[in-house]
Amino acid sequence: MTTEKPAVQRVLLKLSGEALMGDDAYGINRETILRMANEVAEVSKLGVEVAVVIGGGNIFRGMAGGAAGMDRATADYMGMLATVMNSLALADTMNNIGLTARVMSAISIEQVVEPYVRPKALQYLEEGKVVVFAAGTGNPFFTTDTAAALRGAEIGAQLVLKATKVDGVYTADPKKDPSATRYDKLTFDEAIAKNLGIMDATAFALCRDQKLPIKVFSIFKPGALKRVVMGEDEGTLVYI
Ligand SMILES: Nc1ncnc2c1ncn2[C@@H]1O[C@H](COP(=O)(O)OP(=O)(O)OP(=O)(O)O)[C@@H](O)[C@H]1O
Ligand SMILES: O=c1ccn([C@@H]2O[C@H](COP(=O)(O)O)[C@@H](O)[C@H]2O)c(=O)[nH]1
Repeated sequence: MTTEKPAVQRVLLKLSGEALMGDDAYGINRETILRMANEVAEVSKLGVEVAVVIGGGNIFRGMAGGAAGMDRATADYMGMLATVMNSLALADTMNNIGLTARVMSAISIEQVVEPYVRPKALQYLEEGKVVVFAAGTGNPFFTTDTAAALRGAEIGAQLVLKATKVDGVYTADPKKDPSATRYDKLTFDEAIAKNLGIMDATAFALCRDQKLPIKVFSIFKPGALKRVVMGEDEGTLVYI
């Protein structure tokens, strides 16, 4: 019999869209998405209620479309649709491995997925289903990090978990500055004042105002998600 007891009861997990590519040039790598689904299953089986927001960087990023001469809002809607595709793929993979996952979209595409309705999302979570929030906030000029902060606050999550390509928050982008060092923890005010690019300032500010802490950790490290929900030392905590 296991005596393991999670440190949190309900979490909002933000999964990197870009990481979904695995070693491929773009799109969804089968092995990678299966590994992500299995990690979620592991914590769901511990009784933790899990809601997920997945990015769209493996398919489309609005900034890039904007930079290439597209109307920014149009490019952002394309980015939101990319997150719908990733959400459908993730939920399908989860359902295949025995979880029950539901996708809810912030933009209306009812033939494809049900719309986001907060009480329904809460009901699913209470029933032990994994809820995947698709299409970000439903508004251009935002990101899925902000969607994670927003939905996390709405569902009363105790923690936002940002599973990303680096193992925490650094003094500078570690992919560009090899001398950057990792924080064990830092406050929202520090993260915003130092303009640390791991998340956008809107997401940080929303979490700060709602007193919703964020854990940043590596999506590539096996077992890291479970370690975080068990309250073990992993990644970086951003707190008020
Ligand atoms: N101070 C910093 N500490 C850590 N990473 C940073 C920092 N500044 C910038 N980064 C970069 O931010 C990236 C993660 O943020 P980003 O939102 O782009 O990715 P993601 O959330 O993993 O992807 P997606 O948007 O596709 O979901 C890291 O891969 C890292 O290179
Ligand atoms: O609320 C939102 C969320 C996302 N977008 C657009 O989608 C892409 C992909 O999301 P990432 O967070 O970068 O993975 C993003 O670049 C935006 O173009 C949005 O407009 N609104």
